[in-house]
Amino acid sequence: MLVFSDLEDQSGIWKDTRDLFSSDFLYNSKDSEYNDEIYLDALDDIQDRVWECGGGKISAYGLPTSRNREKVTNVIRREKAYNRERLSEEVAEKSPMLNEKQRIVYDTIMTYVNGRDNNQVGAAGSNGFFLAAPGGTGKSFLLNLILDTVRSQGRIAPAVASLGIAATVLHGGRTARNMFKIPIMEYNEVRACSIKRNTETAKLLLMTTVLVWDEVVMANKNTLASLDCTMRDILWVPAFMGGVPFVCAGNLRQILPVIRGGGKNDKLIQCLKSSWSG
Ligand SMILES: Nc1ncnc2c1ncn2[C@@H]1O[C@H](COP(=O)(O)OP(=O)(O)OP(=O)(O)O)[C@@H](O)[C@H]1O
Repeated sequence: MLVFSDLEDQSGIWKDTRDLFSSDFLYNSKDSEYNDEIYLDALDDIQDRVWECGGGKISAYGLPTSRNREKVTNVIRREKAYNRERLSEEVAEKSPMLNEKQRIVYDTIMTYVNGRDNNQVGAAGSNGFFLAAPGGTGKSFLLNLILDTVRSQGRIAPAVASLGIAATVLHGGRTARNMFKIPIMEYNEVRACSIKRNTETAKLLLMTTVLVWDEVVMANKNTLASLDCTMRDILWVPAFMGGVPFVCAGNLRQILPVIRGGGKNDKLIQCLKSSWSG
């Protein structure tokens, strides 16, 4: 809204809503009340997002100046900023709530993730997990518990979803396109993501313990292929997603990818289920 809309009285809006904008940072901090540091964290986050969508300094839009940082979207800082104590409490509270099937999935994935050394391929079994289940059966609940568990151990677990609204349900979720700079591709085209070596995002992928993608069925299969070939390239490992444990979830009975001007066949061809091999 700051970049693309003509908002009036941005500084007034910030004053009225800054607690709402900063609530995640308060939750993840050791403080119990809002303070200037928490507001600065929120302003840094807003600044990162404004830069991501091509805007300038937020002070130019009438918001208070954020910290005087370089123009870097520091994805690693964001992924490491979780309050491990609070996450451990959350895991201790939510873990006993898993039902029998969720427990089997959680244990299988966590055993795989914990059983392999960070950033090394070699644990037995496939590193790809696909939770296919009807809506409302607790897929996101389970993904969030996996994310909280891994992050409470101080390890990195980026979480993405195919659409913005789905990303809001995931803890620390972002859209896959935004996180991995997945290019807009023609029908049946696969191009690598715009992630250069030595960038923050490339370093993040090298540090990743587990990668989570919710509502994956809504994504065109080319976007997953794009991420797959990028991960293989950046990690220099010729295995699926560069060997990084990849957990995705979706419901094949829900919304298939949208193909502009396409018919049912096109949707089925571009769906994850008729995906690539290798
Ligand atoms: N084991 C559980 N204990 C308590 N609540 C749960 C449990 N599993 C899921 N829920 C709750 O059930 C609701 C639906 O779960 P969730 O959103 O994870 O389902 P979903 O399979 O991801 O649905 P959709 O595919 O429609 O996104 C949520 O409110 C979630 O908190």
